[in-house]
Amino acid sequence: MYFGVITLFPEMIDAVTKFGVTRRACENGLIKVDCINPRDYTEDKFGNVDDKPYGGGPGMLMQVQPLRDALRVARSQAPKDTKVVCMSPQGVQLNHSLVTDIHSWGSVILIAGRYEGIDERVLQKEVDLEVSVGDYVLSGGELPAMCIIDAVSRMVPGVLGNIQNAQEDSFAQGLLHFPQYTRPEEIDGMRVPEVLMSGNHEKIRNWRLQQCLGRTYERRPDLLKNRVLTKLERKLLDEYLQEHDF
Ligand SMILES: Nc1nonc1C(=O)N[C@@H]1CC[C@H](O)C1
Repeated sequence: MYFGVITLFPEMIDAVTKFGVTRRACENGLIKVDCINPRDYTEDKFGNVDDKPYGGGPGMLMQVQPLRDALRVARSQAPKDTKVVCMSPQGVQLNHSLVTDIHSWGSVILIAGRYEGIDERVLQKEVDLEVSVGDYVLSGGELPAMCIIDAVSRMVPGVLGNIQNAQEDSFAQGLLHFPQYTRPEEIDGMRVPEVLMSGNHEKIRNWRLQQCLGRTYERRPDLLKNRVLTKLERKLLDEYLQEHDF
């Protein structure tokens, strides 16, 4: 999987290329992350890449020319016809389905804006999709871009120790994840649920599924709205709701 990142702060992207499973993925050649800095391509003699918004208003905007030329370089380094995604609060909400789609592309160029955003003409001419990580405003698109790099990389075979992890990730099943415990069995008067130490794999599987269903019902009922429950799932959820006085 290829990621091209257009960013004024390439050193920020070290957070995914120099740590954890994504670092190992880079070292193993499973993913490649290139950073292209618009400041290296500005024609402004003072090195500026931003200017005031027409029509007035607070802050500055990133100008077309440095972004356009940085994108040209990014496209030349990326596989042919690589799609361009701009991180923006005006974008479609990032979710498991969109992460899966981006993974299926095999490559993506991510624009991480700064200041108040970027000139609309870049969006119109160069960008295939605007993507948002949530309904709030950040200081830059780098953290959102790294969310995409991390989430998409986890889907690349070999990046995670056991492919099952990606498939078991919460949203891969369309449900929230079950609660997890590790040693010791008891601490501060809190015990690990007995079922998890029973060695009965079917009971453990059903308990975990029940917890997924119950948690999703309590915290993200929207995820259950279009889900057709199996007979077992319906039974487990009904039990959970009774036990929790719903
Ligand atoms: N929420 C978000 N999801 O993706 N990106 C954002 C976001 O707030 N971006 C900032 C807006 C102006 C600045 O350029 C960067």
